[in-house]
Amino acid sequence: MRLHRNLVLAVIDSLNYIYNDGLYADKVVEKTLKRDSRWGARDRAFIAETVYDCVRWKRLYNEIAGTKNHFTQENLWKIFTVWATLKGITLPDWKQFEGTPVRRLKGKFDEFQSNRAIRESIPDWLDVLGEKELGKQWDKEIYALNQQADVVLRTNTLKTNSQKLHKLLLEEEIATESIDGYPDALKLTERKNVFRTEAFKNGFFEVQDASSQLVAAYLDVKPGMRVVDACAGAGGKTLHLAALMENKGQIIALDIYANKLKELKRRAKRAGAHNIEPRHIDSTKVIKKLYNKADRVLIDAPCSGLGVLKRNPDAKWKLQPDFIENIKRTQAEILQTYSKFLKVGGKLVYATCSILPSENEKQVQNFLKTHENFNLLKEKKVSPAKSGYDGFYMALLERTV
Ligand SMILES: C[S@@+](CC[C@H](N)C(=O)[O-])C[C@H]1O[C@@H](n2cnc3c(N)ncnc32)[C@H](O)[C@@H]1O
Repeated sequence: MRLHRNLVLAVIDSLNYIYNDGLYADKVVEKTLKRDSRWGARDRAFIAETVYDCVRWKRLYNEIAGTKNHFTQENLWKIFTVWATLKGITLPDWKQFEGTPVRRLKGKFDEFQSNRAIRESIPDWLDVLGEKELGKQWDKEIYALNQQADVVLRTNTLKTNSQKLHKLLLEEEIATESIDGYPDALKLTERKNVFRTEAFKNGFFEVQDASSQLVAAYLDVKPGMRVVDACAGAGGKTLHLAALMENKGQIIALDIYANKLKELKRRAKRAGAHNIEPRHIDSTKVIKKLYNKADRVLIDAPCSGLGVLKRNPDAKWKLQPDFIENIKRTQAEILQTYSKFLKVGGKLVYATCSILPSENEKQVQNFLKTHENFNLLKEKKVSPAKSGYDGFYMALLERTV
């Protein structure tokens, strides 16, 4: 691979925004890619993938480069040099690469393989927590969470089916394949920008990881039911519920952030989902009105997001132990309160995109201890290491009395 100066400069600028100003990697990459309309698909892929690599492997590269977490312009070049060296790229004779100790950098990489926190490029506290919660399995999970995520689509069955969508996308030069065990999923065989396709604009699919596609299906919804999606956000699962319910019945989509629900409305329009009613939780009245009213409740709870590090590698550096402790309290409260939405005989799914038992099965076990009128029907832990997709947890509960 030959390095092009303007593309490398775009990478260095992006890293400066992410490492030094704390901006989100996806937002920075999106903005950087708009900088030069002459860049082709390969140039854009180079910028996006290199920036994501440098975010994913920030600690490892920082240790190899000896930059001591000081991300000056000169040190950002050193980080980039580590990336290029480990990729086996021949360095051009630019002044920033003068005197690069290629063999020493490779030697340091080998040296750090015995230290998991550095090798997997995570903070020490996270490595300790992961091992405490998952034991030996943590090794495999954190390795899997450092692999690049596949791009997976969920066919919008309100408008099409996966065979038709596969053909339509091929006409737009996007090749996909189906995934065993995930009926509506199509996986891209090569990374492409799917948001520009006519198929997307027409609402024929959403981008949604395969594991995430299991959640709405777990709730056992039927057309005509009244369903509360209690933490709907921008509606990834809400739209799936609408499709499973064939647009019949009612989905009340709640969230504490009005702007997320606004985005949900936009997406629902594109998807042709007509049975969704977004309600902003701006007072306890909104909540109390729904007690004993729902056939089904989905709690896609706020969580650490440790199951989706593949697609959000900068979360490694944004997450703090305090945040995880607080979010666990919120999860317990949410489960207590929103379970009251259920009618007798109704069912509830509690789900997270975390792999930590303390956010998952332990929350459900604690809830069941104080709620004798609920039964656990089944639960599923989706391991990134075993599935190859995001980490998720889901439990199906039933209100008996
Ligand atoms: C995991 S995200 C939901 C993702 C969404 N269901 C989807 O599939 O796209 C959790 C959501 O819970 C919301 N949330 C946080 N605290 C909440 C609360 N007390 N009540 C309701 N929603 C809450 C957050 O704003 C966030 O949108």
